[in-house]
Amino acid sequence: MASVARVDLDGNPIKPITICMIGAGGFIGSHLCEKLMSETPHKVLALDVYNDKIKHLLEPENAHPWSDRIQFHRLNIKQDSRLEGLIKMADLTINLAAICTPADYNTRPLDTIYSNFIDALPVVKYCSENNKRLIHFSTCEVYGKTIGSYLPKDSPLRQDPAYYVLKEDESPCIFGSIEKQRWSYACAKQLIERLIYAEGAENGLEFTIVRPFNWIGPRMDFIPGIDGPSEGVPRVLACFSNNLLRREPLKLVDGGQSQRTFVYIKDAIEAVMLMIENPARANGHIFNVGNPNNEVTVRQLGEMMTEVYVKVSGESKLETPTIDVSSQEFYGVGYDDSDKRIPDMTIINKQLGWNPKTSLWDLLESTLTYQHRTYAEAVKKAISQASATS
Ligand SMILES: NC(=O)c1ccc[n+]([C@@H]2O[C@H](COP(=O)([O-])OP(=O)(O)OC[C@H]3O[C@@H](n4cnc5c(N)ncnc54)[C@H](O)[C@@H]3O)[C@@H](O)[C@H]2O)c1
Ligand SMILES: O=c1ccn([C@@H]2O[C@H](COP(=O)(O)OP(=O)(O)O[C@H]3OC[C@@H](O)[C@H](O)[C@H]3O)[C@@H](O)[C@H]2O)c(=O)[nH]1
Repeated sequence: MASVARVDLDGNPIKPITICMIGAGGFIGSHLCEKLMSETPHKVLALDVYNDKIKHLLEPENAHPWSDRIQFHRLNIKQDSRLEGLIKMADLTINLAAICTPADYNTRPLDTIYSNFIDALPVVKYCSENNKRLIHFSTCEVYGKTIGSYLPKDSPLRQDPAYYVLKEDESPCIFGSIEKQRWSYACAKQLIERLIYAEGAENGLEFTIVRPFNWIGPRMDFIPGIDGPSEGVPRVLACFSNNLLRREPLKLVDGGQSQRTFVYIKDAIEAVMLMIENPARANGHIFNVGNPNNEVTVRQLGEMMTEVYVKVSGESKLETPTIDVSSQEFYGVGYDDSDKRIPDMTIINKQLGWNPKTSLWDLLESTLTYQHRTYAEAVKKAISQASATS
């Protein structure tokens, strides 16, 4: 590590702190731990039920210079009396723990609501009671659908950013009806945001709320049948990666017309680092973290991933690279979708001076290179074993 004193955005030296990171073994947590270990002097108490994605940081045989700065605690925050003690030991708590795959929202709505609201409650309470700072991970899904989606299809106002750009301090949260259980996740996240905000207003909790807009990169979710359940449905990056690895057509839900903006995990982690190290600028704020320049329809995402995969794997393109499936067939009853997600970047720009850098093509190239290197052999083996036994 460089011996030059590290300073915050206001030029003040950054003091080493201890961070209690809940959900540290997941996709975002693994990247955040990596960054904190390799580039800062901070300590991490890493809490999760799994640690496969951070094993490389924990193994003593690798003799990392940071081995005394990261400690893994295998625990489920639903039922573990150690939670409060760990929060008390830290200066800052970051809560990433959640069920956050859309395939679960309408099929396991109770687990989804408990995970995103009930299980997060003690974390907020312990932070508030012990005067500890909290960075809580919410989601861009709290915006739900855009105002524009309710306008007539041919309305010119649909092109007006006032009807679709999502602003932390102005945009409403627009969800579907209760039968559309897809919104169980967004609604639970919204309520925990409101609770945290109220703890700030009434009890002085120092908090920051993060709303990630489709962060993607290596280690996101799992490849079904390889490092996750064969019948499992991960988020779109892993679904499409799985299809590409297996040489199957990519499934476009309801024709792949929904739009998303994707941001590279490494860019997004820079934003989180700024929040961690600039509390005076981050406290009391809700931040969109996304890349408004990387907007595509899901169909375009599928086409681009297909092109990039051909390039990085050297394999040919399928004759039929995509197929359409109905959302009911793919996700079951009660699915609904966000139509479009453009994050407004004013607040994060003003408070933290953060901007994303990586283009969609570049982030897909590094991510699919990783997917190919990590999974191609295992997938081939699984396919040949399956055909031998059938
Ligand atoms: N990746 C994104 O683009 C994205 C977008 C919006 C919101 N988010 C939010 O960011 C957070 C992290 O997302 P991620 O993509 O890293 O997901 P992830 O599923 O990879 O990570 C979540 C981690 O939390 C752990 N966890 C869940 N319940 C737990 C419990 N009861 N006790 C202990 N650990 C538990 C899981 O084991 C997992 O390792 C979530 O709150 C999610 O809602 C992520
Ligand atoms: O195989 C697939 C998978 C997904 N999709 C579509 O791709 C789009 C994106 O799907 P994702 O699985 O990434 O999930 P979403 O973007 O809808 O929600 C995500 O966004 C914010 C986070 O809080 C969550 O991690 C998740 O809810 C959706 O329109 C979905 O219907 C496909 O067309 N085919």
